[in-house]
Amino acid sequence: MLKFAANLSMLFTELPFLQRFAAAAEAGFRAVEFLFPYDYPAEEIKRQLDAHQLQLVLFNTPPGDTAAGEWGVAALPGREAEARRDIDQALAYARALECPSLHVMAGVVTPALNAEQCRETFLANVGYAADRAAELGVNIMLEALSPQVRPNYLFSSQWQTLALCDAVQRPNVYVQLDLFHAQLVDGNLTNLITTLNARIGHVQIASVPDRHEPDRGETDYPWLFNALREVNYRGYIAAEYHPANGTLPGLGWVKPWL
Ligand SMILES: O=C(O)[C@@H](O)C(=O)CO
Ligand SMILES: [Mg+2]
Repeated sequence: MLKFAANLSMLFTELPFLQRFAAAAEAGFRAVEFLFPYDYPAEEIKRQLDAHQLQLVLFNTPPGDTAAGEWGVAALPGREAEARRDIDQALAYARALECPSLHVMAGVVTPALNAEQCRETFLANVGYAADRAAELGVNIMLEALSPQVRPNYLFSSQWQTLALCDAVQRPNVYVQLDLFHAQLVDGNLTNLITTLNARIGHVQIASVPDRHEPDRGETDYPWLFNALREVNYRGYIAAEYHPANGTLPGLGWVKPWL
């Protein structure tokens, strides 16, 4: 049975963040994810999860200075101490929120940076994260981001994600397969699912190219859900899209799965 989660950074944004948990549960979701919890004490988020019997399944390490165009610091040479403080902080939240997976964000490689050095820095920081996370039973996710959404992010292809997972040599580091980015960059999604298979730790979905509900656009999600079922995928599939006309009217696609 496939399991679905609502991304509360993109869905239910009609409501303030802490009210989105109730709305997701009311809509039938039993699991949620979001980008960042850091504006709120962990206890406040935990209260929402418990009150609405929701499982938190994923969130991200802090993004760095977003106003300056940063999107993660784990791949930025010279920022190792900050990256590791961020990882420690994220893992403290993961523990408090009983969240099984943490996405370690790499960062944008500006022209002033050396890409190979960024990759090495990322691998070292992911190794650090994986070792700390293993003590808590948490898995680390690495996510390729398409240049259309995040230009010059350290990696954009699922094959680069797989190579990074291989290179870090830790059993608790997985591919976070966002099928929206994957279609934009790699295509051939059925092959990606069957080849990556056991290396897939988390899946996210949205229509392509508009990043709306996964019931439109160029990707056939019922087909891909079936492909995930056939490889015995046991993780979550998170709805990470911008609703085209409000969250609730667009949830028809997920109703049969909740
Ligand atoms: O696809 C995305 O944008 C997100 O999953 C994310 O974590 C960071 O950009
Ligand atoms: Mg994503």
